[in-house]
Amino acid sequence: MTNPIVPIHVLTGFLGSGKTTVLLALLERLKAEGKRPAVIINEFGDADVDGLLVQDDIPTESMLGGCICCTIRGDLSMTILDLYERYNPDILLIEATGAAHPAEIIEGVSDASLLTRTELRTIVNVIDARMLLDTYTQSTNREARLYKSQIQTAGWLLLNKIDRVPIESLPELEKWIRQYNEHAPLVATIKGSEGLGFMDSHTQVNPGDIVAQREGAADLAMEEDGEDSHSSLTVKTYYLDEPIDRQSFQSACLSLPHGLHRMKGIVRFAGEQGLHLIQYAYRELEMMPIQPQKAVQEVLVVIGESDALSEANEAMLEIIGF
Ligand SMILES: Nc1nc2c(ncn2[C@@H]2O[C@H](COP(=O)(O)OP(=O)(O)OP(=O)(O)O)[C@@H](O)[C@H]2O)c(=O)[nH]1
Repeated sequence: MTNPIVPIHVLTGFLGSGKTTVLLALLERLKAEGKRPAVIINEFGDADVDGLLVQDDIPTESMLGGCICCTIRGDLSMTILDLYERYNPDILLIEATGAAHPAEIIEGVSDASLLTRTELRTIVNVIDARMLLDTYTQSTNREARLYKSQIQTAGWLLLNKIDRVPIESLPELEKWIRQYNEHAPLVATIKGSEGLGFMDSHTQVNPGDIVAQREGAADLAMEEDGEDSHSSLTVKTYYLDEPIDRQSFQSACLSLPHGLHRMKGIVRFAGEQGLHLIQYAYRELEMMPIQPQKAVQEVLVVIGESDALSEANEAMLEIIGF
């Protein structure tokens, strides 16, 4: 008997927009339905922070240190095949990095070696409503070009973090999004609590559309300065040997440069028990106690424009005690 074709759903969205949060909500739902999902998480940095949040009984592959849309694209189809053969999942969820161009990922997912085994069902784009509200008028900046191309390629749009914007701004945001994607269902949500209905979709992504989308996305990504919209993003990883001071960390986070888009990691605070998960996304800091089931390296990963990372480096070194 041949195995049924495994549907693939890809989560895209700018750095910190809420992809992992939506992924975890999806996994809860799938678990409740008795499904056997497998997960691929692609991290721009070389520390596996998101992978730690996925429950141990879910087969998860973390692809670190590059973007599956470019530097490690060739590895994607092999990783999918490996998960397919080892775990026989009935659904596969892929979380792209926040800097990924979805059209390039589609190519990896549609590799000939996967044709009889998997089927790309949905590209879901998670949009940070707060960030969009603050930046949608600056349509020429690089980040805006990247998230326009992500919106354009999506088959399902989640306008996330609506708790962070005034309710009356939603129609204006939706109107802006509709300029780039008229047809995909658009659902406003908080922490991915709504709008997971794409899981029930039975429509396969049409490879013919991909080419057109890819050209459109490339135009947006390369327009004006001729530079790829994520070529300026840099990642830096700080490995921590000692606990850090909570107060100085919090106050340093308040004055991080604007171009530092994302920080995440696992730290131990001086004088306190246990570990904390650090999430800094679009100027909002979250620190959550965690109890990982395996040994973890204490680490802080920062992602942003290279000049912002250089600017923040001194503050970061001070925090970690160098
Ligand atoms: N206020 C608010 N915060 C949210 C919401 N969804 C996610 N967050 C927070 O936003 C931060 C980033 O969320 P993630 O789910 O890790 O974002 P991501 O897109 O996976 O991040 P990267 O993989 O680094 O690009 C975390 O602190 C989340 O708790 C939301 O709807 N409202």
